Amino acid sequence: MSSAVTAIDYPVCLRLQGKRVLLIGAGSIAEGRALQLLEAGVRLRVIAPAATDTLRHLATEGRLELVERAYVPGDVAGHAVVFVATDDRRVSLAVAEETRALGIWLNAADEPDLCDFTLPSVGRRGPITVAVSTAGLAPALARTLRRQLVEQVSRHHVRLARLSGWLRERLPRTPGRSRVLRLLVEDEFGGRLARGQRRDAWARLRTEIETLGETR
Ligand SMILES: C[C@@]1(CC(=O)O)c2cc3[nH]c(cc4nc(cc5[nH]c(cc(n2)[C@H]1CCC(=O)O)[C@@](C)(CC(=O)O)[C@@H]5CCC(=O)O)C(CC(=O)O)=C4CCC(=O)O)c(CCC(=O)O)c3CC(=O)O
Ligand SMILES: NC(=O)C1=CN([C@@H]2O[C@H](COP(=O)(O)OP(=O)(O)OC[C@H]3O[C@@H](n4cnc5c(N)ncnc54)[C@H](O)[C@@H]3O)[C@@H](O)[C@H]2O)C=CC1
Repeated sequence: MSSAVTAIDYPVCLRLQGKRVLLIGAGSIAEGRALQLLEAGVRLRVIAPAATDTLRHLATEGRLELVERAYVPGDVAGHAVVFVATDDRRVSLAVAEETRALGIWLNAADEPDLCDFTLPSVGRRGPITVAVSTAGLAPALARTLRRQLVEQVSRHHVRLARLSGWLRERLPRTPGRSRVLRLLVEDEFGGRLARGQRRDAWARLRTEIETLGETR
């Protein structure tokens, strides 16, 4: 494929909780998609003539709706986003025609050129997400890099993230707020805490917070 592409991909973190999501295909790739989508709290409908045992099981548990037949035009309507992962390229082409007509976003596992968005390799540590994309060039490399990067995220980082979230809900929105929150994750506090200098770290943070006035 010639590289007529000039634009780069724009990364986002979608909040899909409660949204209607359609997944066409129910094989091994679709199963991986479904598990991640359920973790994100979507209302999932899966359409395919044959499904993996896991997907069937999830359907009997009521975690998703399984429609056991081939895709037909009209299936896409009413969904926020659509994923297609079948072993038949023609299905992806037909689904893409429909999503485009309706302005609904599509991920096609077999056809990067049809994708409105692609999926990065994802690793998580608590609230922290590491995602690596290679712009469709090397998904296996994305996975290798993601594994390496997620190793860099320690329990200390997870604690800092949670503490930051807690403070952000409570600190007044004064000009010094950002300074305190930056200090929290930088060496002044975060570094001391990581080195076991708890007392020092907290004293430093408390002094900074006091300069902000009363917290809520
Ligand atoms: C464009 C994209 C569209 C999309 O799916 O969104 C796409 C497309 C395709 N992947 C293919 C193959 C493989 N995909 C993987 C693995 C992953 N693929 C994922 C994403 C993406 N794959 C998007 C771009 C991501 C990016 O930019 O980096 C990951 C990261 C995320 C996920 O899927 O959740 C997940 C790793 C998850 C993890 O474990 O961390 C492996 C490795 C393996 O399986 O061991 C192989 C075999 C090696 C190889 O072929 O390179 C094929 C050919 C299929 C065929 O030949 O039949 C196509 C179609 C094509 O390129 O034409
Ligand atoms: N993006 C990625 O990371 C990767 C993508 N792929 C691609 O993903 C696709 C799916 O792979 P697998 O899950 O391994 O295939 P699979 O053979 O396990 O499953 C195919 C599924 O598609 C369903 N299907 C077939 N025709 C259909 C139709 N007309 N309507 C609805 N559902 C239909 C089947 O019933 C089955 O559930 C392949 O095209 C493969 O090239 C493969 C590896 C990685």
